[in-house]
Amino acid sequence: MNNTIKLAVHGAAGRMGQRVVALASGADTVDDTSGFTVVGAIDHSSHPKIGQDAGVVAGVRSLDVPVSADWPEKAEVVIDFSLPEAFDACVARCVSAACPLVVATTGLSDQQKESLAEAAQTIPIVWAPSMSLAVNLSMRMAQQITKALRDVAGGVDIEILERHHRFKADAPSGTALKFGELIADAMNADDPVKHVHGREGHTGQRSRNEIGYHAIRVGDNPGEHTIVFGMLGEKIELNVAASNRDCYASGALAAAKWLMRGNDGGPMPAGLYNMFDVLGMADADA
Ligand SMILES: NC(=O)c1ccc[n+]([C@@H]2O[C@H](COP(=O)([O-])OP(=O)(O)OC[C@H]3O[C@@H](n4cnc5c(N)ncnc54)[C@H](O)[C@@H]3O)[C@@H](O)[C@H]2O)c1
Ligand SMILES: O=C(O)C1=N[C@H](C(=O)O)CCC1
Repeated sequence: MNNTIKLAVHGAAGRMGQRVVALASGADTVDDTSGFTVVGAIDHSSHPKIGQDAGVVAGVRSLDVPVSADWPEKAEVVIDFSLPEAFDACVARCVSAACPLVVATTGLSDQQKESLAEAAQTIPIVWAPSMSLAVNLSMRMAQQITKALRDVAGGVDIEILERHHRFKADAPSGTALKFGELIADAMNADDPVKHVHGREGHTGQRSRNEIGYHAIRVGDNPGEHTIVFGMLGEKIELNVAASNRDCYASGALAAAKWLMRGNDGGPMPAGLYNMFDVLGMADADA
């Protein structure tokens, strides 16, 4: 009996969608079984790959699943790596089909984040700007470093540098913003933390309760974040970098599996989860 998880990929012809399709079809596993069967490969109706086999588009093998603008009936879980413009319809479809959802798309508006929370009242959703294990571990480390240094004599200046490929549409990255949110919480400052995006001109001295963000777009970089903790006389730089996109694709598949099988074999109830939940780091002493 085939008890693999029936997966639909939203944004299937994109850079990330292709890697999810490839890994879900067993391209990188020793025994060719990832635990998933790709049953849907959804993309925009105007995409030039519409109608082509999703496995072939992903560079693996024929899956007998065309890239299509239509949603499959039989998907048990959906992974979304698309665009904010495509997001609303994806969430609405998953809610109406009572289908668990992994949201990896970044650059969502505040209103879209609210509708995600609302949808999570009826279906289980994992939402994270980075599905990478190394990035999520680094986020926990950044929180710990911030707590250790926040009262250091002379103060600590925290700046977030991110580098991505030239095709990336949103800036700063969703991951950089998440690092900033977690670090701001850990700063536990009396005054609200200021989030400063780049600097130019006569900016004056840096204030103590700000976090700086710098978005670099270069070549084909699949994603790199450096958190600088600058003190008087010394500094720490926490650097986490992807060598390719498979860290995100395999993380998204782990999240989809977790939604279906949970920690004890049963499906997760409705709720909004993140990669800390999936990776068992939700209760880490951050
Ligand atoms: N969370 C993570 O770990 C992570 C990692 C990498 C990328 N991302 C994010 O994932 C998103 C996609 O990244 P990418 O590099 O694959 O981008 P991409 O542009 O290569 O792919 C996006 C795909 O979505 C498709 N699309 C557009 N409109 C659509 C619609 N209405 N319905 C269905 N599909 C539609 C596009 O045609 C394209 O194929 C971005 O927001 C990126 O920031 C997140
Ligand atoms: O390639 C992208 O686009 C990526 N986006 C994510 C973000 O915005 O944080 C994660 C890394 C890759």
